[in-house]
Order: sequence, then C-alpha cells, then structure tokens
Amino acid sequence: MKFVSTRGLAPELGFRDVILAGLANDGGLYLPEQWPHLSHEQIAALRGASFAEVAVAVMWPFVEGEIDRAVFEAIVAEAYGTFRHKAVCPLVQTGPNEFVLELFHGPTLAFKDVAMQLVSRLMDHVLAERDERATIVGATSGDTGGAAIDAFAGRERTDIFILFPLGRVSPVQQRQMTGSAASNVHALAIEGNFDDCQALVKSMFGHGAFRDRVRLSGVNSINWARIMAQIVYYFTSAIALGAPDRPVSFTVPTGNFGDIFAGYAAKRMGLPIDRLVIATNDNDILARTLAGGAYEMREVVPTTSPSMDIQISSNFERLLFEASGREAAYVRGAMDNLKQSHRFDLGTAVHRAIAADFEAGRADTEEAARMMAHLVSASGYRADPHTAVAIHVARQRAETAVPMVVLATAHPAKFPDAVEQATGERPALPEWLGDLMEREEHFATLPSDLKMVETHISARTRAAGGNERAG
Ligand SMILES: Cc1ncc(COP(=O)(O)O)c(C=O)c1O
Ligand SMILES: N[C@@H](CCOP(=O)(O)O)C(=O)O
Repeated sequence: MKFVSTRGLAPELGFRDVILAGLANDGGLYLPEQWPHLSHEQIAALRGASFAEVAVAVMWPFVEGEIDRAVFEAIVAEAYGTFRHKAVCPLVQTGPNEFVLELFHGPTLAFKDVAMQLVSRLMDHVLAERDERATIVGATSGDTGGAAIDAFAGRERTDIFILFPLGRVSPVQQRQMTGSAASNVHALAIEGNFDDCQALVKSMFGHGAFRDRVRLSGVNSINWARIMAQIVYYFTSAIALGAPDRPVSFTVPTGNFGDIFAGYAAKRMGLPIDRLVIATNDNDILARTLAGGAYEMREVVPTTSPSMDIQISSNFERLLFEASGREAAYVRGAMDNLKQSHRFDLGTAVHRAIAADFEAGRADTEEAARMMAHLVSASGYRADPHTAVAIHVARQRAETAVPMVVLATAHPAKFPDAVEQATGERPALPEWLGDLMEREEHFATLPSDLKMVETHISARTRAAGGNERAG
C-alpha cells in the first residue's frame, strides 16, 4: 500500500515512511492511494472478536508488507493492554436507540489514547529498525498533548515537544502535560490559541532545514497512523450493534476533524454507516460550512469544551481531497485561499459530495451544560462537556430506526469545573491517577514566534545534538 499527499506534489510513501513523516513535504496530508475494502463476510467474521483482534484485521491492509504480522499483533496487544476497561472502548446505552461509545478508558482519559498508545509503539519499532532518532512536535488544545506525552515519555529514540495554548486548557489537561519528569518530554505553553500552536507546527514542517536538522515528526492527526487507529472503534461499535447486517449512525464532537474522518474512512472500507453527524460547539465553522458551502474563519471563542475551540480544522483537507474526486489542484487552491483570505468556497460539486456523507449541528455552552444536567437526572449518566455537545446535536436529529452512536471523547473528570457547574457534582479523577494535581510542573512559556520556538527545540532535542531539559 502506498500513500499519496492531498496536495499531489510530495513523493508517494509506504507506511513506515508515512508514520515518520507526519505532514507531507508539500504541506499536504497523506491518505492511502486507494481504500481497502472489507467484505460483508469479513466484517461478519469479526463478531465476538476482541478489540485487539478487530484492530489487527482493520489496520492490516495499511501496514501489510511494511511490518511483520506477528510484530504488529504484539504491538497492538501491548497498546490496548494499557486500557482500564476490558472491552477497551465499551458501549453504554443512553436512550431507546442511542448509545455512547466510551473512548476514555486509556491512560489519559481521552480518545487520543486509542491512537497514541499504538502510534508511539509503531514509531519506536520503525526507528529501532532503522537505528534512527526523531523529534516529535505536536500542537494541542488539551488532550492530544497529554496522550502523546504519556505514550512517548521515556522512549529512547524520540524527544517530544508539545505546544499548548497558555491559559486555555483545563488544569487536569495541563498537569497531564507538565507533570512528566521524563527527560525526553518538553511541554511548551504558547502565548496564543490552539490555531496558533497548530500553525507553528505546520510552519516547522514547511521549514526544510529545520525539519531535516531535528528529524521532525508529528503525532497530531496530520499523521495518517492516528486516523488509521481511530477507524477501529467505528468497526467494533457497529459490529456490536449488528453490522454488517444493520447500518449504524455516528455523532462525533469535532474540532480538527480527525475523529470523524476516521468514521468516513470506515465507511469507505465497507462498514455500513448511515449518517455521520459533525457536532460543534460555539466554534461552529464546520456546521456553517456544511450549511452555506463556504469555509469562513472567525475569532475563536473560549468554551467549556476547549478541545474543540478550533477554526482551522486540519483534516477537513483530507475530506476536500476525497470530495473533489482526489483533485490535488483543487485542494491546493482552497488551502491557498484559506491562508490568504481566511476563507474559501467549496463549490457546488464538492459541497454536494460532502452533504451526501455528512450532517452537522452545534450546541453552545449553555446547551451543553443543560445536557450534562439532564443526563445525570434522567439516567445517572455523567458526560464530559465535549460528549454533551455531541449528545445534544444527536438528539436534535430526526429519530430513525438506525442506532445512533455518540462518541464520548473524554472522561468527565478532565473538566471538573464545567461538569460541577452544570450538574452540582464534582467528578473525581480515577484513583490510579493518584497525585496528578500535586506533581511538580515542568514547562517553558514562549511567544507564538516560529524562530523562538525552533531555537528552543533545536537546543533540546537529541536528534540535533541538543540535551537541555525544558522549563
Ligand atoms: C475531548 C475531545 N473531544 C473532541 C475533540 C475533537 O476531535 P477531532 O479534533 O478529532 O475532531 C477533541 C480534540 O481533538 C477532544 O480532545
Ligand atoms: N483537540 C485536539 C486538537 C489536536 O487534534 P489532533 O487530533 O490533530 O491531534 C487536542 O486535544 O489537542
């Protein structure tokens, strides 16, 4: 299997190069050159299989020929052995035909662990095989950072630098990034918002000399391996609800569009998905784009679901590539317009193609709070604010006979203030997270300035001969 860039100007790569590359060197995002297909019989044969078994079956077509099967199976088993629930991602029924898919039973209590625990092990394997080191730089609005730090802390072949927006993540999210004592971990508080952090990361990838000097790699959902791992839970949940004989719909709290794009990928691979519903908070650029056909940036509004406080939704580029019939020139044009004028028009054909697969809705902070309170009083279910946004959006849709799965992307204890304000109850962190809030913090604060951030990283990454500890 080869992978191609959405901008059409980067070399085609195999899986091992794609996982290390992160972003393509033309600024685009990698996608498989064609979608593998699982037949009705192959999907039906996965009934009763464990999460790890389904994971191997779903991801194998992407890695076949690049990683030995037994090695891959062992890596998958080890990655999902870190989860605290034996089903890994359990389904909980919250309404007559509504199910919540809990993706937060991993080490940092967010859905990011599902991919990150696997990606760190796969990267380590490829780097060891090549006897190389890498510098991982990531941007986070809160959850990716903690999950990446947990997954990469102490790994000999990688140094990891996570850029988070100063003062815009929850205290639990911040401690998950700053509380690591591992010498290869560097948390950087950036004076800006998440879009500034993500733009800095993309600029570093676009800066060839820096990219080569530090052997830059990325673990945001720009990295295809992140999306690949997230496809798996669409299969496990749909199969548990009767697929492939019965279609299933999904509502996904969305920011960078990685999670819901994984659902789209599952559909392209043969999973019978009826509706894919994008749920946004007050930062509703995706809902506005689907309604009006124009992607138009506005100021980011801080909300109680901070991980979705995003205007530049990076994986939307992957969807543009697909919806335009894989027209790299169209994608380049749209991305140029976005950079220059902070907007672009989808055009009728692409708008229609997107509307054929996706619906969208929004829930503001007030509506999310009301939903959190309602869930507790109606059924005793405790949702985090991101999940509450999605449940609100799911319940605005017309009911059909098709089961609706809502992705629960974070544990409520990651956002205790918002949950307490809405429900009157303060969710406690699981005991095994113990002294998280008392750990000593290590981080550096930097302006949103490319040169200063690059200089900071160069001095500290072992891949470029640096060895200073952050913060
Ligand atoms: C808790 C939570 N929910 C939802 C999202 C949005 O997911 P995505 O960026 O893949 O659209 C994020 C951030 O990615 C998150 O951390
Ligand atoms: N909400 C995210 C933003 C980054 O998303 P990613 O999926 O591209 O890593 C976060 O929690 O950091």
